[in-house]
Amino acid sequence: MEVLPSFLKGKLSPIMETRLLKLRNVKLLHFLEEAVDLCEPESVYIVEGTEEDISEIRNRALLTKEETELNVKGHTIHFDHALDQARAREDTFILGDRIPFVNTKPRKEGLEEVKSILKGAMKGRVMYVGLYSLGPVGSPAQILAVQITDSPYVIHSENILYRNAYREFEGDKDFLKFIHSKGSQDVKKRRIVIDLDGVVYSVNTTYAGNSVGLKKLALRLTLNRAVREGWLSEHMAIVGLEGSNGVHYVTAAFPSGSGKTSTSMMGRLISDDLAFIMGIDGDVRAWNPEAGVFGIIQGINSKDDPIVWKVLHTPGEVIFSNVLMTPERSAYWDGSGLPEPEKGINFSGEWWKGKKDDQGKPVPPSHPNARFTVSLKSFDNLDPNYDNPNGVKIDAVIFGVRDYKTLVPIAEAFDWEHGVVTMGASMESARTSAVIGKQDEMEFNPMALLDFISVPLGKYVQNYINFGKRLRNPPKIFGVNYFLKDGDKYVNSKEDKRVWLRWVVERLEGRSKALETPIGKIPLYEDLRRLFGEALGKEYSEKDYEAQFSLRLRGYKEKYERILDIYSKIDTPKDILHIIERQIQRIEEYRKSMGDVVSPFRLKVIE
Ligand SMILES: Nc1nc2c(ncn2[C@@H]2O[C@H](COP(=O)(O)OP(=O)(O)OP(=O)(O)O)[C@@H](O)[C@H]2O)c(=O)[nH]1
Ligand SMILES: O=C([O-])CC(=O)C(=O)O
Ligand SMILES: [Mn+2]
Repeated sequence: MEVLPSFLKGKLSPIMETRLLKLRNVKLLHFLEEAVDLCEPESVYIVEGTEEDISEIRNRALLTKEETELNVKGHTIHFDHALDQARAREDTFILGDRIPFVNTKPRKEGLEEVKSILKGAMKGRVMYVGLYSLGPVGSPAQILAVQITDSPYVIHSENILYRNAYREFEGDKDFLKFIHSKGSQDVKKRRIVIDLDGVVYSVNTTYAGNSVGLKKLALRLTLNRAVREGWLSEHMAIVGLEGSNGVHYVTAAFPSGSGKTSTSMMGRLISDDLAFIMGIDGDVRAWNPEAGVFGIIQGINSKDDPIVWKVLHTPGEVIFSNVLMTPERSAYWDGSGLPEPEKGINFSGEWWKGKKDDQGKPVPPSHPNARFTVSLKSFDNLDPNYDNPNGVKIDAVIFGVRDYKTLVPIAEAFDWEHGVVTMGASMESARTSAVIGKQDEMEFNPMALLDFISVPLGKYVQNYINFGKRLRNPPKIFGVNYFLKDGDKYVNSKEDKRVWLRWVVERLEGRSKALETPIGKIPLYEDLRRLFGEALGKEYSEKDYEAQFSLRLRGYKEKYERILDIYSKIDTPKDILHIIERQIQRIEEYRKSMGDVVSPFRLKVIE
C-alpha cells in the first residue's frame, strides 16, 4: 500500500498522506472510502495525536466558532443548538429486530434514511479522522475506535476524553466505526443510527452525548460485545476508597444526572462514567474506557465540590458547554454560589436577567445539562492506576438511583444474585435533564442502562449472574439513594455520601454491623453516628436516622410488583423471576407483622 487510492486524490496534504499510508491498514482505508463517498468532504485530516495536532485542532474549533476563548488560559466555551442540549432518545435507533425497551428501526430503512441526510454533508469542509483506544493501550480491555467528523469541537473533545492511539492502528486491526456530521444543525433531521455490526452514524447534532461516538454510542456496541463474550460494559464510575487494610476499588452505576461524577470525586478517581469489567483468574478487574470527564456543571460549588471547582478555575484545557459567558468572558453556571450576572451569551444567544422564551418560560443563564470537558490528568484525586493495563481489583459494586419517596440511602444485598436482580436490574429513577424531554418522572432504568441496552434484557441480566458464578469471591453489592425526600426537602446533604462510602469500606473490612431487613442489610445507628462524626464532624441524631432508614414497606412492595410485572412480560429466565418473587414475599411477611412503615430501631442485628 504505497500509493494513495483514487478516492483520496487531492484530499490529503503530503503530511496527511504519509500518516495514513504508514499505517498500512486496509480496513481503515475501506472505512475512509465509505465516509468520503458518502459525505464528500473537501479534505481529510488524520489525527496522529501529537501536541501540535491537538493544538491545531483546538485552533480550528476557534476558527470555525464552534468554540470561543474564555479569560482563563486554555478554557473555551462551546454552545449546542437550543434544542440540542442533551441526549436525543427519540432520534436514536439501533438497527435490526425489535428488542423490548430499545428504540429499534428496520435495518434497510434506518440506513437509507441516515445516509440520505449525510449525503454530501461535508462539502466544503474538512473531514477529521480520530484514532483512539477505549481502555488502556495494551490492556485486555483495549478496544480501538475511529471517529470521523466534520466538527473540530467533537475531535477536540475526543482528544481530551480518549487515548489517542495512532500507532496501534498499524496492520489490519479491527476497530469500532463512527461517522458524525454537524450537518445543518436542523434538529428535525437529527438522527443517531447504530448498526451493531457496522458503522454508527450521527448527524445534525453537536451535543457530545449524541455526537462523540466513543462515549454513549460506543457503549451500545461494547455492551453487546460484552454479553457475547461474558464480561460487563457498564455505565459506572470507578473509585478507590481508603480503608484500614488499603484501598478498596468500587464501581458505581447511577442513571444520567444522578451521582456518578460526584461519587468519583469522593475517593481516588479512576473513572466517572464508564467501566469495562472482566473476570480475571477469579477476581473482578475494571478499566476506564475513557481518559477524561464530561461532567454536569450545575450545582458545582467550592464547598461541596472542591476538586472540580479547582479544575474549573485553573489554567489548563477545559471546554465549557452551554454555561453562560459573561461580558468579561468568564463562565457562570447555576448553583455555583456566585451572584447571577445581569447579562451574557448562552445557548439561547444574547441573555439577560428575566429573559423569557417563546412560550413565556424563564430562560436560565446556564442550561441544567451544561457540562465541562476535562482530561483526567487535571484532577487532584486521580488514582495512579487510572491507566494501568492490569486495571484495578473491584471489591464492591454500587447501584444508585434518584428515588424521592421510598428507597433507603444505603443497603447491602444478601449476595451477588440478590444484588444484581433486586438492586441493579430493578432500578427505577427520576429522569433528569441529561435526556431531552419530561423531567423528574420515575422510569425503569435497569443498571442505569435504559438508553444503552442493545441485547434483550433477560439475556443481559443472566450474563451478570453468570459473571458472578465464575468468581472466587464476588464483590459485595450495595443499593444507594442520595435523593430521598421528606416532603419537598432532601433528608441528606451532598456530603453525606462520604458516610455511606465509609460504611461500604467498613462492611468490606468487617468493622460495621448490619440490621436485617426484607430488602437487604442496613447500617446500625451507632455505626452511622460514629461515621458521621469521623467523616464530616457532624452530629447524627436518632431522628435523622429514623427519617432516613425507616422501611417504607408499602412503597417497596409496589416497586417490586412493578418490576416483577416488567420482567414477567419479557423473556426472563425463571431463576431471576424467583429472586424478585421472594423479595416481595419477604416484604409482605414483614409488612403483615410490622406495618407499612417500620422504624429501623425495631429491627434485629444480624452480624
Ligand atoms: N441532592 C443531591 N444532589 C446531588 C447529590 N450528588 C450529586 N447531586 C447533584 O446531582 C447532579 C448529577 O450529579 P453527577 O454526579 O454529575 O451525575 P452523573 O451520574 O455523573 O451524571 P451523567 O454525567 O449525566 O452521567 C448534579 O447536579 C449534582 O450536583 C446528592 O448527594 N444530593
Ligand atoms: O452521554 C451524555 O450525554 C452524558 C452522560 O454522561 C450521560 O447522559 O450519561
Ligand atoms: Mn457524569
